[in-house]
Parts: sequence; C-alpha cells; structure tokens
Amino acid sequence: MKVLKFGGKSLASEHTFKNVIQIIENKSKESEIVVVVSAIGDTTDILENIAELAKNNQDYQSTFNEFKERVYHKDINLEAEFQLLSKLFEGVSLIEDCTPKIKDLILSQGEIISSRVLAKQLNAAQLRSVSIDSRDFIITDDSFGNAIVDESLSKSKTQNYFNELPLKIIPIVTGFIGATQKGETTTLGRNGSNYTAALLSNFLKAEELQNYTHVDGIFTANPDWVKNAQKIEELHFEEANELANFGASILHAKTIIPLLENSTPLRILNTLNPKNAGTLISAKATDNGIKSLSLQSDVSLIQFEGRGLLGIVGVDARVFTSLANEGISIGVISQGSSERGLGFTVKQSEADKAIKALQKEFEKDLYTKDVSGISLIDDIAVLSIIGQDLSTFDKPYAALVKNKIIPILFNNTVTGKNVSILVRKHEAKKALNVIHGQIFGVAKNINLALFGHGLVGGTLIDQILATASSIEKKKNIRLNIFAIGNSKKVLLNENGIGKNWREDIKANSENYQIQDVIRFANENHLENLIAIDNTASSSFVDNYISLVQSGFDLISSNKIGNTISYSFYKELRETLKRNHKEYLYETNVGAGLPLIDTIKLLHLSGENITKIKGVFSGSLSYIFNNFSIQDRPFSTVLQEAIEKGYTEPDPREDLSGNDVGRKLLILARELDLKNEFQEIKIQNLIPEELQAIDTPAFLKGLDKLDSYFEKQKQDLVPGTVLRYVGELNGDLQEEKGFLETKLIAVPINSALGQLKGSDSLFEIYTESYGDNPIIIQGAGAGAAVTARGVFGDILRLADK
Ligand SMILES: NC(=O)C1=CN([C@@H]2O[C@H](COP(=O)(O)OP(=O)(O)OC[C@H]3O[C@@H](n4cnc5c(N)ncnc54)[C@H](OP(=O)(O)O)[C@@H]3O)[C@@H](O)[C@H]2O)C=CC1
Ligand SMILES: N[C@@H](CC=O)C(=O)O
Repeated sequence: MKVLKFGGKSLASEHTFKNVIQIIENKSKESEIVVVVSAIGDTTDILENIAELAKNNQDYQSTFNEFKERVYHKDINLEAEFQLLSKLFEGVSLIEDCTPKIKDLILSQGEIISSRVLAKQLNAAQLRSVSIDSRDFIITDDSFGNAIVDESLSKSKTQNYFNELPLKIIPIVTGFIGATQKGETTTLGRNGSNYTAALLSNFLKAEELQNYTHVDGIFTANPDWVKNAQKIEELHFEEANELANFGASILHAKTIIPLLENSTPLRILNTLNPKNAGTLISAKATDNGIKSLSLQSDVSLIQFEGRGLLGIVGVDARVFTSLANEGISIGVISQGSSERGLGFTVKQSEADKAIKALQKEFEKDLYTKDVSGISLIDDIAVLSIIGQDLSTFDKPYAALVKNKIIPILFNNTVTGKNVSILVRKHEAKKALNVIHGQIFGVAKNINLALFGHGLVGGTLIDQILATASSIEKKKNIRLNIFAIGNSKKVLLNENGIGKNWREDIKANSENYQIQDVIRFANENHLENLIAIDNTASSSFVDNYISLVQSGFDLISSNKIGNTISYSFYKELRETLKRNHKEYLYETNVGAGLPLIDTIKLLHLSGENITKIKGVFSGSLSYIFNNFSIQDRPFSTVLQEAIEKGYTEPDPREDLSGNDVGRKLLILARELDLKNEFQEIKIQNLIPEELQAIDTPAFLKGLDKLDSYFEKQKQDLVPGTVLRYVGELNGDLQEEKGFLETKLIAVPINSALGQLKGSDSLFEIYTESYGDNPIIIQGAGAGAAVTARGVFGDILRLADK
C-alpha cells in the first residue's frame, strides 16, 4: 500500500486537479492507495483572513460569500460545512475574539472540504472513493494550533478504522487536523498535512509515502534563485532531516520522524510532472553526503557588546533567558574568546521585541556602561551549506570574497557538517549562486561585460558565442555576455546576449554611463564579473577603477590603461590588490602571442632581462615586409593592412611609432621599470602636415604618404629592406630603462629581413641566456588572433 499526499498547490486549479485525478487513477491500478490532502489552494489563508475580519468587526461576509462561490464548491453539497463556518464567524464577530480552539475548528473545514471535493470528483471519474475525516483516528492533546499527537492511541484507532473500510475504495483523508479525546478539533501546526501522511504511512505500514508537490524534488538550492540548481536523486533520512532543519520548505523534521520506525521511504514528486522520479528519501546510504544550500532571509542580527563582560559568569544565560521569556528563538550564535561581544540572529519580525527585552534585562549594565551597546542589523540572510565542513570551505569562502561579498559572520556546527554564513539580504542571491557554482562542480557562471564591438570586440563576441557550449561541457564554465557597449550605447541582458547581437544592438541598446552597467550587474545579482575593454579609448580607461571597486576583474586589448602615467599604473594595481581582482592584457604586446606571460614569469623567477628588441608592430611588419620588395605605392599597402584589421582604429597610431612605443613601455613596466611614455625615443613616420588632421581626412589622403616612403626605399643600400623596430634596454638595478623605436634598414637575409606577413618578432635577452636570446615570433596583429588572445585571458580568469 502507498500513501499519496497532495498539497494545496496541487489542488489549486482545474488543470492541477485533473493531474491529481490522473495520478490517483494510475497509482490505484498499481497498488492499494490512501490519499491525504491539504486544503485547496489558499483556503487556509482565506479562512484565517475571514476570521480576522470577523474578529475586528470588519465586513467578513463578502469575503466569505466569495469563498463559498468558488468554482470547485459548486457541484457538491457543502451546506453543513458552510453553515458551521457561518456560525463560527458570527460568533467570532460577536465576541470579537478568535480563540485557538475556534480557529482550529474554522481551519479544519478547509481540509474537510478538500477531501470531499476530491472524493466527489474521483467518483464522477468512476474511481470509487470516500472522504475520510482524520479526526476519527488522529488523537491529540489540546494544544490548539499545534497539537501533539498521541501516537500509540492514534495508531490503534487508525488501524481499526482502516480495517473496517471496504476494499477497493480509495480513502481521501483530511491532513492537518485531529481531535482531542473529548472530540474537540485540533490542528497539527506547520506542515501538518505532511505529518498526517507520515503518521498514516507508519501506522498502516505503507511501502512508500509519495508527497506530490509543485516541484520536481529537492534541489541543491532553490531553482528560482539558482538557475543551474540540480535535483538531488536520493537522500538518507538523516540528510533529509538535516535539510529540514535548515529550512528546506518541503521538508519538516516532524514529518520524517514517523517514517523512521518502519524505514518507510518518502518520495517527493511533482503533480505537474508526475513522470519525473523526484527525490527519494530512505534508509539507504548515499555516496557523497548531501550538499545543498538553504537560505533563510528576513533575519536580523543582534550585536550585544560590553567591555565589562569579560570573565563575568552568566551574561549569556541572561541574554538567552530574557529572549526565551519572550518566546523568541535564536538562530546562529557567535561569541569571540574575548567574551566582549555576542552576536546572534533572530527572526526580523521579532527583532524589536528582542531588543526591548535585552534593554530591560540589562538596564543597569547599560547605565554603568558594562554593556556598551545592543544594536540591530536588519535585512540579513543566513545561507547554510549543508554537508560542508571547514576542510574544504576555503573555496566557497574565497569565491565570496572575490565577488566582493564579505560574510558578516560564519559559523560551523561541531557535529554534522554545516556551515552557515550571514550576508546582507541584497547580496544573498549572488552569494547563493557563487557558492553553488563553487561546490557543485556544475557550470560556474562567468558574467562578461564587453566594451568595444568593432573589429576585435566583434570577433571576440562571435568566438565566445560559437564555443560557449563546448567550453561549458569541457570546463564547466558558462560564459554569459550580459553587456555589450560602445562609446554611446549598451545592450543589456542578464540571461546572456545571443547570436543576433548585432541586430539586437540596433533595436534595443540604450545610452549609458558605466554606473548603469554596474547597477545592472548588482540588481541582477550577477557573479564572477569581468569587464573587457576592446576599445582604443583613453576615456574608457577612466572607468577601470570604479569597475574594479565594483567587483569586476579586468581584461583589455586596449593598451592605453597600461601606458598613461606611472601613477595611474600603480593606483590601478593597488586597487586591484585591495579588491582581490585581476587585470589581464596578454594581447597588449604581440596580439595573441604568449609574450607578456613569458616576460612576467622570467622576471618573477629573478631572471635579469637586459634587452628586448625586434619588430613589435604587426601592421608595420606587414607594411614594410611588402612595401620593401614590391613595386607598389605605400598607400596601397597601408590600405591593405587597414583592411586586414592589422592597424589601430587610427593607423597613425602605428605610423607615428606610438603603438610600438606603448608596447615597449608595457614590457618595461612588467620589468618594474618606471618609465613614462614621454621618455620613449620614438621615430614618427608621419609627415607633419598629416599629423594634426582628423582621422577621416587622413584616411582619405593616404597617397600623400607615398613620396616620403618611396624616397626611403630609393635610399636603401641594395640587399637591404626596411623594418620598423623597437628596443628596450634595462637592468634589474635600474629605476628606468632606455626605450627606442625607429625605422631601419636590415639585410634581406637576416632574421628581421626574412619576416613575412604580419609577423612580429621579439628577441628577449637575459643574463642566463646570454647572447642567445629567447625568440618569440608569429602573427603580431589581426582581429582573429587578438580576439583569441583576449578569450585566453577570459578562460584564465574563469579558471581561478
Ligand atoms: N587589431 C589588432 O591586431 C590588435 C588590436 N588591439 C587593440 O584592440 C583594440 C580594439 O581595436 P579594434 O577592434 O581594431 O578597434 P575598432 O575601432 O574596430 O573598435 C573599437 C570599438 O570601441 C568602441 N569604443 C570607442 N570608444 C569607446 C568608449 N569610450 N567606450 C566604449 N566603447 C568605445 C567603438 O565604438 P564606437 O563605434 O562607438 O566608437 C568600437 O566599437 C584597440 O585598443 C587595439 O589597440 C590589440 C592587439 C592587436
Ligand atoms: N596595430 C597593432 C595591433 C596590435 O597591437 C599592430 O600593428 O601591432
């Protein structure tokens, strides 16, 4: 025999009601069943509300009339129940009081009506059934509102009752209600219907209790809050009990205990998705121990502080007793070894009462200042990781801090494995997602805000969208682009921008300031934030500090951030350190080539890098590799380099030597040299009259460059070619290095002379490597390689 329990939500609409009937029909074909029901939908709340109106002498009658008119009350004679309710409400209104005893009698009608309505509909569907009033066999004491069941008496009464029932008839039993030995109606408190179902399962030795809810089972976290929460397939009773203690709303310790006697399995199922196997709770040991996250919000933290408390015995007892006397329950407790302060949580609704009780109890101590403060922090959430001990708590903790969520306090249970963390309520959803991603090997969400969607930025967005799902499979990392912005507008979508982003930007982007993006990320509780700068803008760099302070890691292909003043360079790094954030910019030198990382590692390991020289610019490499040996005007080759995406948005940034200068400076600063940009000796290849005009005008008149460069070519000694090179000379001992860029002639058969396409070539000279430099060579420019390099930086950060 199986016991099937249906909650109020399962009976709340015509659609769910049909499902309930279908489930009962299917299950009754498989085995004998007993059905336990809660009141339909919000009935309990409505009845309570009508009683409250009546008690306060307000118009209760119209709400009561509406209740009676509900559609599922139509085809059944509920005259007796409605008459009783009418009398009870009238009485409550007359005496302006609703005692717990009267309230129980009022509320019990909800379950009675529910069992009658369901039985009626089952019979109409040719499923023989009978409505059964559990007050005939669930016997309780007279603690109205939360009555204690006399289990042994109830057991024998239940068994006798069910032995008398005709076979092949489906009993539809009222949950939640019982009666005293004198026959007075009682209710069983929170989760009362589940408790009734568990008791019946035990008394009748059911093979399984199936609890039909509105969710597919128990999840690793509330799926409304954590998108990738996973259903837990199986739990041991003890684990379920642990979850129940930490606020899993579909479980209550009271409902598990009756199942332990006969080890009756409990299955949590979904009325709307009955084929799903749900979560099975049984005596079977599970492999991994549970891991689940629960969240209690609407909690307040009380801080009790006093310098005169050290060593005084009995202060804690006074705190707790004064609260106990007010019926206030305490949640998480923390006291430091100095004994000067005690922090603990209470329900927010009871916080003021708690403060008053403490102020009264410690009135004298407050006067003498032995107690220096009793303060309250509202809007706290308690996040509990069930199944977690401190041995592996480092990761979730570090992830919280990295996301700028600093727990107000945390607490671990000495027995069992639970860690509770107190955070501000507005941070709770983000905290839940961060920890969930860390401890469940499920995809970790990385939320990306991309600024600049030109050549590099646009290519990067396409690369991410094309590979996101394979990255999720291989690396358990979900890359979510929630913002794409240019110099004016931003497109925002917390669930991720998709393949049609170009059209979407046209239709849906809005003017913005950086604070709008930061606010959007906060309001949507987005975690693991990365801001990516694929602009060439110096004004965008002004946003770096606020982005870092707001919890973003940074990545940039833009070189400006690393090449403005040394003081900004330092300030940014200090801000990053203070905020536990990272800044990666591998593409700043050599596009996708692994140059910066190599230099960083060599330098960090103490290697003295004395010189770095070579062809630093991919575009200038392309231009001079081709122009030197081809009989084509300079402007044609330059136009080709622009079209291939090798140049900066304004190609004068390359031709002026500034871009090479920036690269030299970035490397110099990696070596702890404190150079400024103005100190670089740069050869500018742009004729003066073309230096000050605007970009479109310059791009229109590229042929004005031809005669100057033609002359350079004519002047070449035969067997040599033009190359634009950079050189950095420095030393560990020096404060500054010597940085120079220039156009030179090199033998055509030298390493530099042999360069092809947009290849860059870097020779890194160090003390250990002597005269044989480390050489890094490869494509030094191009949107695809650069975007790949930025992508690499994203994955590096995501892995941390
Ligand atoms: N091409 C290459 O081989 C390499 C390039 N890089 C770097 O990549 C970066 C991007 O280059 P590329 O894609 O060619 O440039 P593009 O000109 O094609 O794109 C630049 C993008 O940045 C946007 N933008 C400009 N100013 C701002 C601002 N203040 N705020 C937000 N967005 C802004 C532009 O938008 P709008 O249309 O509104 O101006 C545009 O979408 C440059 O810094 C470059 O140095 C690095 C290594 C190699
Ligand atoms: N314009 C740059 C692009 C890479 O930084 C170059 O040509 O190297």
